[in-house]
Amino acid sequence: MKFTKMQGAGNDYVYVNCFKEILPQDIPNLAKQVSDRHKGIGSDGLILICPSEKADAQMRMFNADGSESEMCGNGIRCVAKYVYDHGIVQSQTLKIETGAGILSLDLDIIDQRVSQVRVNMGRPILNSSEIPTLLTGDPPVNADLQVGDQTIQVTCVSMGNPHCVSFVDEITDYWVHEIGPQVEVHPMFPKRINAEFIEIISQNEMIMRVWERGSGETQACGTGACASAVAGVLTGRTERNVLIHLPGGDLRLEWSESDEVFMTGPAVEVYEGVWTGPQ
Ligand SMILES: N[C@H](CCC[C@H](N)C(=O)O)C(=O)O
Repeated sequence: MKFTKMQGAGNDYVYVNCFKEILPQDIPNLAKQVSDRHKGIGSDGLILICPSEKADAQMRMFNADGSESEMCGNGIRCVAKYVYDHGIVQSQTLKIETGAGILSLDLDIIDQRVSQVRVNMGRPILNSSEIPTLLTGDPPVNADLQVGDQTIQVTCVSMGNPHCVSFVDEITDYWVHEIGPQVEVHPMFPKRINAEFIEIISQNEMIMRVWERGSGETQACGTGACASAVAGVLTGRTERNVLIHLPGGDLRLEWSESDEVFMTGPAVEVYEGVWTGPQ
């Protein structure tokens, strides 16, 4: 099976062109195998680029643990880059079908290759039952969450996939590696959840690290950045336009007055290869 390794702000996935490749039946197991950074290709997960009857292409995204997610922000930018650079679609504006609906993207082209992508990520989902969370509030804003012997304050938002945002004075490994895994599987989140930790620099700038549902700490999380931008506004900490610094790079976010979230960031092709199966 041919694949392409791509990354957006360091959030790296194995991409398979399902316009051409035939996949094995058990895709969750394939995602686990290819994601293994010692016995596989090594990635945060697997992303399938498929034909669509409703859009230019369809994206299906699987985390490193094999679980399928509704949406992937860094992933959709790379899908757009792939379909343009590989001649599947020649337009600089694309529509991609996802588990969060059909999203529109604008491509920046340099030397006939996509460099940056601006995604209309759609409206944030703020109804607690749709996030989903058992915490009160539509959405929960600065809500108390009991994590072990700690009570932390969280703001929950969905971008089609669920996010739990905590604003902290300093983002340490304690937050990301101790608190993050407990938040991911907390009973207040029936579908598990991605856990973002934010340090505010100004009303227009944040630092973020993330413990992702199904993949652990990643270098960046596009939907998490969107959720954090929304949470910043909901908690009165930031304005609607923010620059977010993640370990793997920067993303520009805007939650517009028309209630749509726009994310701009990089998309990079690293290499192509052939997967011959688990060794
Ligand atoms: N782990 C996420 C999916 C990947 C999201 C992230 N990598 C992004 O760029 O949005 C979830 O299970 O909801």
